[in-house]
Amino acid sequence: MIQTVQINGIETIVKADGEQASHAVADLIAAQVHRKADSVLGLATGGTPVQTYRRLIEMNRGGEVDFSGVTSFNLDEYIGLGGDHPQSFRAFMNEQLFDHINIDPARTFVPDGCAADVPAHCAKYESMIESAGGIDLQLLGLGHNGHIAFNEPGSPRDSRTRQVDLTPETIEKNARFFDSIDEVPCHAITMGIATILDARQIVLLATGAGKADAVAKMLEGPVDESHPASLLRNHDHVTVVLDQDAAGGLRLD
Ligand SMILES: N[C@@H]1[C@@H](O)[C@H](O)[C@@H](COP(=O)(O)O)O[C@@H]1O
Repeated sequence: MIQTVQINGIETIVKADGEQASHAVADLIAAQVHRKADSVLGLATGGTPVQTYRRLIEMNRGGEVDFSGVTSFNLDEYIGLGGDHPQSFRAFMNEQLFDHINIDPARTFVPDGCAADVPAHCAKYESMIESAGGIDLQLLGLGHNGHIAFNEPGSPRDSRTRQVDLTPETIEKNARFFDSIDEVPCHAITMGIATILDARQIVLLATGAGKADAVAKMLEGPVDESHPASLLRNHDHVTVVLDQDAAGGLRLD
């Protein structure tokens, strides 16, 4: 089953496995940068995008894509973790992507989890995105409970970059990146739903059977704040890229 289908207005690409899905997403990002050398990319952390980043590194080394003109904004960061903390999303991005491609580090932005004045920092992050011209392509993963970035169930559709509490489920899922669950911060700074929906194009990648239920609710369930990813159906240029396992809960009728 390898196909592209429209589900409730969302272009959904189903690939045979996670590697092919990840490469398809890398191709979409590279195509954006080819179209516009000074693209503004919105980037995501988590396990899901790692293979996509690996592929982009290969493409950059092979001369297939040039990031020298690109600006990037990451979705989120844990409150209390500075960029030098190994489990911070800034450290993740440096290790998984930025240190290996020809992007200008000064034009890679991640919220500062140690900002002294969090509301002021969040407002500034929003205005920096706007000053950069807005996000051309936003990459997203998908939480098991339907969260996007750290917009947990119940996040308002008009939310902007702000401090949020993480659910016990999200803390437990993300504990695998830490030595123990007690080290996982309970709060984060995240772009809001409205910030994400402002992007001109959105590409969501989900892989593995563990995401099948969240994918089915996103694409075929009600559009509702209780499943934040379903709110993407209010956007007119979203591409969802899945492997067969993540597509396993779709009716595809
Ligand atoms: N804030 C991140 C999200 O941006 C990510 O999409 C999601 C899924 O993570 P994973 O890709 O590891 O399944 O969880 C995290 O909490």
